Amino acid sequence: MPIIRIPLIFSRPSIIFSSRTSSLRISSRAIRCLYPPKKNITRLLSNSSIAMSEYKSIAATDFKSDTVTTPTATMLQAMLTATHGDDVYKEDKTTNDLQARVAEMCGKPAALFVVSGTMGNQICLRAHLQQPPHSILCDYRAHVYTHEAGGLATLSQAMVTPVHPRNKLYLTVEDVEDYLILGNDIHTAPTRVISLENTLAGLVMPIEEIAKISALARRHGIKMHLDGARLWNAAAETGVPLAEYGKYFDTMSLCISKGLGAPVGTVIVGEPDVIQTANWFRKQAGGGIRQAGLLAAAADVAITETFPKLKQTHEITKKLASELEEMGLTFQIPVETNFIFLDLVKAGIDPAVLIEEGNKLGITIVGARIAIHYQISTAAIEKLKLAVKNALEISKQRHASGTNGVKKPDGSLAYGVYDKIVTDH
Ligand SMILES: Cc1ncc(COP(=O)(O)O)c(C=O)c1O
Ligand SMILES: C[C@@H](O)[C@H](N)C(=O)O
Repeated sequence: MPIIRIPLIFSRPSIIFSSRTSSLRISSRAIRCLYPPKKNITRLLSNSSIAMSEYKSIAATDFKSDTVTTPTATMLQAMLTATHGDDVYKEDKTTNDLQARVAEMCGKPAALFVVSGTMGNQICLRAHLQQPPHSILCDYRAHVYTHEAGGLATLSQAMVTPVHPRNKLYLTVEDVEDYLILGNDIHTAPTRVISLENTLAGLVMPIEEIAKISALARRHGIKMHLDGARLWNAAAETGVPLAEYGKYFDTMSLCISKGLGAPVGTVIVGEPDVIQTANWFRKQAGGGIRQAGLLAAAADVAITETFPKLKQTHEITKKLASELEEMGLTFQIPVETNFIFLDLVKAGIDPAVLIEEGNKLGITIVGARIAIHYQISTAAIEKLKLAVKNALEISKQRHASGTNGVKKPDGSLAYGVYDKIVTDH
């Protein structure tokens, strides 16, 4: 297996990367020319090596979210050879190349690399809006509405129309049509953007429904935005290309820092004018990035390396779900990609017990939502099943003695914040 030797400043190799042992050695000589020789830094880094395997183990046992995935050795290696242009002036080749790649994948003419999915969504939505009063229609569980710190109210001064899908899974064109605010009645805040999310809580939104909603929006001159934090998962699961989804949206925001495993980053895509406006709001929010190439390089590797692995992640998730079903568990919503939402109420499991049983086994569970990602180890999955088994046992014993969980006035069991609403977050 090759050992990559990178001369940093001198002709002698200063940074040595071994893909055989997945380790990175930075010679103290190289460090000394980069950092003032401080006793603790030199000692610490004199023979520094980042043992990627230990570092990777952090994510291997963490079912909290797919946002916990950690950079791989190849991502770190790519960062070492990224260009160092100033992205505020659009001078960074690595960043520009990543943007062009994702724009082309999505069938859009322009793209912008941003530091988070929240920023991607909020600046896209703001860029579509002009003068209030205006509103955004979305699913009541949408991340842009439930988990982006009220950005629609502050950045966009927008009202939100949160819609409950009749099928309890995804919005249909009938759901949307019933709640669109049209016309210029001075009592209202007309709908200016329909914001969809795919996947949402791991559920895939059928492209046929997206097409109908898009046609409805276009008939009324309403913009379409997609929170595509996990559009990669939807594409991997359905085989529908990203560019096919792109036909139905004015903007899309795709996270590379979730299931794909990049350390940082989201790419938004759309027409040049709206991306330019979004770039303006990115700068206004302090999101202009100087040497973005370091992050873009890792993101580029993540797309190449991990996008092809997502389907396997979904198969692992569905296998786990069927094994949990055999144990008597049921789910709040179907398991379609990389999330399992346990119905703890039906199982009579107090989430605090499940979390505790996970901790005892050295895995991180945060409640009813179980997130699977490509860095989860098979050992951790076995431990998860054991934690659920133990929690079931304990909860049955507690039920028998009438001490299980905190009862609500209606006698049902109280649950933690992670179980209150079914969300993708
Ligand atoms: C569907 C969805 N959209 C957007 C985001 C926001 O991404 P970030 O956490 O990078 O701001 C998340 C969560 O990470 C998410 O689950
Ligand atoms: C916490 C939330 O913002 C994130 N989307 C998650 O899935 O974990």
